[in-house]
Amino acid sequence: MTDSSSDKLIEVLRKAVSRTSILAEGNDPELDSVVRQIRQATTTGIDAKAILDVLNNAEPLLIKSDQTQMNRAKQVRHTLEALIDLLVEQGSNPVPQNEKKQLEAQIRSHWQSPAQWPILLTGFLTLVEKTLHQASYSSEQPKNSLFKRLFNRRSESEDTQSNQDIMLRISHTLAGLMDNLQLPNHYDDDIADLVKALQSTNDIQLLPDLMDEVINFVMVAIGKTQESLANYLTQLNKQLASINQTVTSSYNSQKSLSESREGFNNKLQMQVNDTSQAMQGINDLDSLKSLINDRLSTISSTMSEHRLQMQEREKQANQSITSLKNKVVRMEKDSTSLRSLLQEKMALAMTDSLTGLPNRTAYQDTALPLCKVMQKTNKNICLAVCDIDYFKKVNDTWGHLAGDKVLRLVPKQIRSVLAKEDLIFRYGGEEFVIIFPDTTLADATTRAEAIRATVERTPFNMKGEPVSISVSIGIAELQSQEDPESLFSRADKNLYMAKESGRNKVIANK
Ligand SMILES: Nc1nc2c(ncn2[C@@H]2O[C@H](COP(=O)(O)OP(=O)(O)OP(=O)(O)O)[C@@H](O)[C@H]2O)c(=O)[nH]1
Repeated sequence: MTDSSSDKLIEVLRKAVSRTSILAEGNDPELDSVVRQIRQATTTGIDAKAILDVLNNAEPLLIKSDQTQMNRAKQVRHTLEALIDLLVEQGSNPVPQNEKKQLEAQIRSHWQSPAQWPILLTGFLTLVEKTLHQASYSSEQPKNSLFKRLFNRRSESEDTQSNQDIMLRISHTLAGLMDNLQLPNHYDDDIADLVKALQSTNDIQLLPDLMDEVINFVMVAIGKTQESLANYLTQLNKQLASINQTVTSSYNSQKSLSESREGFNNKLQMQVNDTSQAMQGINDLDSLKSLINDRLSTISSTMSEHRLQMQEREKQANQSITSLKNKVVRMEKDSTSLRSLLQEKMALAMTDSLTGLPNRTAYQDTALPLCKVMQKTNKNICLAVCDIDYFKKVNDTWGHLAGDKVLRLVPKQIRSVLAKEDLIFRYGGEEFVIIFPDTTLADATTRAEAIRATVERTPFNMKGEPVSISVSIGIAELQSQEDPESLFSRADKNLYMAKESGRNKVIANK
């Protein structure tokens, strides 16, 4: 391997590894340490074939792991939402509204984060507990485990038929979640047992233990995602170790080449010395002629033997340089596709999958810099929070799919009246945030009023029937020195007032 090819290869590999490590870092401390080891390994040397193989293997693994995680996250979110709906439907105990809204907001914010799933499930259990024991709930109760509290404060009279019904439906919903967790095969029997237990019980006393089991399995499922990434990185690390070996052996073969050149020089020198010594004992011309012929042919055969050896080595070196060049080209391509995969992943993380709109993360990334620029350049900027009215009723009456359809159509209506500089985000659930850059409060209010009127006029078709949908909107204008959180909170308060004053309203103030 020549120095320049080696340098180039090391450079490309460094890039590829550092890009790959962006995907892996921050997932878990163990992975971070593997990534650090990989970086150390790349400082000493590389074998292109090995790294190419491992990068090729990595790509489908990363894509698959991403898709699996997204599907699982959606399933967890739908399960949690269905569980809350079931709790509301049981009717005999009112669900505490504040806690319910808080949990729904947590679900909307964290459903894509596996580490939060157990917390969300536990949050649901807390809601069940508060719903079923609202009357007897007291902060003086000993702070036993959540499940114990749920257990112990249950009185006979509470063991109502409706509790049993709701338990039955909760069990079925949880069983659906378990079916979709995609755990390793050796968990099959345990999962089957748990699903069976869930489906065959209508005893609310068993909910805490069963829920505990479900949370454990959710944790295992999260671990599995990390595990596949960790496997990939461990493999990459092994390959890099073997790469070091290859470079060392390439160095050794170079060393043997220079040793053989030195051997050739010595041999030649010895033959010349021999010849000159032999010549000293000769005094007739014919003997001298024959000695010289003899020695010349020995020297010439040594030289051609050496030339052949050198040609063979040169051929091998050329072949290995060509193959190395090809590998470098392929690795460059590979690292480009890895980079675009990373860009796709980042775009995906910023996009709401249902509506295709930028999501809450994108909003958070955009709001602060945009507000700062507007404040610096003394321009107005307004923010509107827009919420679909009685959206739960749409879901309840027409089903979640119809609800999803409304969620896709409403932003299209909103877009149709916005200026092209205006930005719209799906903030969560049925809530959208609109930013009006370089716009006065009066103009933003006019546009918001146009949004309200357009949505109100649009007949949404549900299973052949036209259904009216409306939105409520709260607007606020950014003050000098104000931060985006405070702007949002003022707009949100106006939204609350719009809802309180009957919905299908726009409320704006300074
Ligand atoms: N179909 C569907 N429903 C969703 C989605 N995200 C949130 N929801 C539902 O949206 C509903 C929001 O209900 P609420 O917060 O009670 O609000 P609302 O019924 O619109 O009532 P107001 O806002 O007070 O007018 C809940 O039932 C959620 O389950 C989604 O992505 N798809």
